Amino acid sequence: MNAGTLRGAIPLTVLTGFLGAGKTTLLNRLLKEPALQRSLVLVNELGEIGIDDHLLAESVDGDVVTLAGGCLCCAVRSDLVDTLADLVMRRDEGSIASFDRVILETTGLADPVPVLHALQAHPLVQMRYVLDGVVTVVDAMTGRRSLAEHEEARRQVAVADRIVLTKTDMDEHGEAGRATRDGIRALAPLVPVLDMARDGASASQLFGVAPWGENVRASNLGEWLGSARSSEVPAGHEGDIRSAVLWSEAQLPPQAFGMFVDLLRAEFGPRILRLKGLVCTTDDPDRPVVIHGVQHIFHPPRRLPAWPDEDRRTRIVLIGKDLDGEAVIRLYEAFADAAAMPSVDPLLAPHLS
Ligand SMILES: Nc1nc2c(ncn2[C@@H]2O[C@H](COP(=O)(O)OP(=O)(O)OP(=O)(O)O)[C@@H](O)[C@H]2O)c(=O)[nH]1
Repeated sequence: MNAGTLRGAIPLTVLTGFLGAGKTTLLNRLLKEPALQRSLVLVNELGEIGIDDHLLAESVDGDVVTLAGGCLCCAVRSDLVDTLADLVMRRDEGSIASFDRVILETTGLADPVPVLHALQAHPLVQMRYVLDGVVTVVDAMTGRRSLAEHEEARRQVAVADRIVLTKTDMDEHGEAGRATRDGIRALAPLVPVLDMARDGASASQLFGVAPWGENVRASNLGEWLGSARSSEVPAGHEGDIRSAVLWSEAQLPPQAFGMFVDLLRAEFGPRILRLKGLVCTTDDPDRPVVIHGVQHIFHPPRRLPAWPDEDRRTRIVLIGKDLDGEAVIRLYEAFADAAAMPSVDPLLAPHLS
């Protein structure tokens, strides 16, 4: 979403998770919290009737809008962005109650990637909403199996900013939960995993995590990117979805950084489910540049006020389908190496590797 138009943008959280994982249960708990009193919930139900104005007006009064007629990731995608655009216009006019946050609950079979894509592609939606994050609910008891068997489940975990593990109260010996955590780690190595029974999964743990808000806190950034600070985080895979983490001490000149991002999009874009990173550039090493991409659509790079912690290395988390993370890491290193050679123009870097 456009970083230049964030003032007053409404945070939007995508709540996803496989069939029966516990999305609605979590949502109902969250909506009791005072912090979420002015939230608007969009629910995508399979097989319901489509939205009409009457339904929309009625539903908005109850703060829940049902998006219907198909799965959000395919049939309802245009309904979603049109609805979001319409809602914000009505909010501005005062014809519906004001809301200061949107929570979008997907169906269990939704692939969240096209949803994120659609949110970034619509001009008004891009201007008035800001993706606060993807919260993915995973059933501790059945999660391992769902991840092994269902691409949608893998993609839901792969793009998450926060994962909530449910039903650990049913996991007597902890074995199912451990196996599910292993599956999650392989896909989303840095993403915080909250155990609903133990950690609570409150609004403050799940919302306000994106680094593009107006009053971004340094601690948010670390959380957004992932809790682990070690460079020992292993790359992993589950099925054909792979994760890789790049850590580098090398700083990129701004020009080389721009070219790195362009090449990344062009070469690897279709295979990137999600990419998040902080990059150290030579012109302002104290203020990292945040990059965020869903497939080939990248959020305009934004310079942050500070690093989230004392570690100033570039770090990029990459999750993709059939994505060669090592190749991306080599690409970054090629730019960094070329930039470090005083006689070589960074523009030539791609031709050197
Ligand atoms: N024991 C236990 N049951 C849970 C927990 N979370 C959810 N459930 C139960 O799991 C079932 C499914 O929960 P929902 O919240 O409807 O799951 P959902 O992800 O919204 O389901 P769909 O919309 O059908 O995909 C319900 O019977 C819940 O009561 C949990 O942490 N522990």
